Amino acid sequence: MARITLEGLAHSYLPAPRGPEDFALKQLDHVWEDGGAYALLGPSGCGKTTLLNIISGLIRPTRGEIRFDGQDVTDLPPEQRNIAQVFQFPVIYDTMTVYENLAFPLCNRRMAPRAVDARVREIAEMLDLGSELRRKARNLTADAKQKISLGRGLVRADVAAILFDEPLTVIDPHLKWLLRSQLKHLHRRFDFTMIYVTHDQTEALTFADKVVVMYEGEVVQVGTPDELFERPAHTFVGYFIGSPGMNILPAEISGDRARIEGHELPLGAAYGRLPAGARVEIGIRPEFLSLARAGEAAGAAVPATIRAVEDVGRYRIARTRIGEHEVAVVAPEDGEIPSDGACVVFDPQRINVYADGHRVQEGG
Ligand SMILES: Nc1ncnc2c1ncn2[C@@H]1O[C@H](COP(=O)(O)OP(=O)(O)OP(=O)(O)O)[C@@H](O)[C@H]1O
Repeated sequence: MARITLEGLAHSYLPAPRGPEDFALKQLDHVWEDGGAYALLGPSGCGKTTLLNIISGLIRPTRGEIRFDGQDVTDLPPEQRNIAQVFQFPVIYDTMTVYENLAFPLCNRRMAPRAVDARVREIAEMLDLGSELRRKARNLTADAKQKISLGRGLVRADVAAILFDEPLTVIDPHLKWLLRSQLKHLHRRFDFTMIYVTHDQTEALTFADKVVVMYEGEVVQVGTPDELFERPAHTFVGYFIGSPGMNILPAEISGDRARIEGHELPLGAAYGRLPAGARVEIGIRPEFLSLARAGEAAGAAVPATIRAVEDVGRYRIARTRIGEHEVAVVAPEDGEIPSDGACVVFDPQRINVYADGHRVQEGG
C-alpha cells in the first residue's frame, strides 16, 4: 500500500483552457495516507471520477504531480501504477468461473498456485461467494457479478491503493448495507489504502475514517464524519451532510454578535473584520435549534412561524420560517411545538460563520 500525494493538481478536458470555469478539477493538493479508508463525496459532476482516473493513470492531469510513496508517477501508465479499480458496473470475464475471475489478477502476476488458492477462497468467503466458485460468471445475478468485481479489486495484497467508483450503485439495498460493512471489515483486516467514490452520504460516513468532500471541482473539506457534522468548512458541506442539512441564513456579523432579519443573536466567539463585499451567512444544524413560546424563550431566540411538522420516528422536524428563510428544527418526539407565537432558540456555541461559503475562523 502507498501514501499518495497530489500536488498542484488541476485538470481540464479542453485543449486550451482559459479560466477556472474550464477546469473539471481546480487546484488540488492532498495526501492520502498509507492504509487510510477515504470516501470521496460530492454531487454529480463535481470531479470525483476525474480525480480517481488521474490517480489510476487513466487520465493525465493538465497540471500537477502525483507521487506514490514519494515517487513521481504522473507519467506512468495505469499498468505500471499497481492500482486496483472497481467501477460502477461489473468488469469481469463472463466465460470464466467465479474462481477463475478472482484468481486472474494473481495468476497474471505469477503467484504460486497454493497462495492463489488460499487468497481466492479467503476473499470469496468474505464476499459470500464461497458456494459459487465453480459457477460460470455469466449465469449469475447482477449483484453477484458486482461482488466478483469487488473481489477482483480486493484479491491482490500488493496494490498501492484500491479505488472504488460508486461500486454499490447496481446492488440491491439490503446487500448494499452488507457489502459496505464487509468492505469496512476488509479494510481493518488488510490495511488497504482505499478511496471510495460516492454521492451518498450514508455510504461515505459508514465506510470512511476520513471523508473528502468535493464541490465544483474543488476539495472543500477533509475530515472525520464528526468534524463534517460539527464544523462544516463550507456551506455546501453543511447542506450536503445531515438530514435535513444545516440551516444557512444571511447575516451581519459584528464582533460576537450576528444580526439576522433584524434580530440580534449572540455568537459563541468573536469574529474580526470579514472580507469586504463577501456574502456573509451563519449556519446552524437543525439539531442545535429548539422551539419555545415567545416570551418564555431565554437567550438567543428569534420569532418564527411554523409551517409544517414531520414525524420521522424518534424525533420530529419542524419546518419554520424566519423572515423569508426556511429553517428546520429537530424537535423531540414528546416536546411541545407552539402553534403560534413561536421562537427558534439558537445555541450560540453551535453557530458557524461563513464568508462566500467558506467557514470563518473564530477571531479571524
Ligand atoms: N471525457 C470528458 N470530456 C469532457 N468533459 C468531461 C469528461 N468527463 C467528465 N467531464 C466533465 O467534467 C466534470 C467532472 O466530471 P466527473 O465525471 O469527474 O464528475 P463526478 O463527480 O464523478 O460525477 P458523477 O457522480 O456524475 O460521476 C463534469 O462537468 C463533466 O461533464
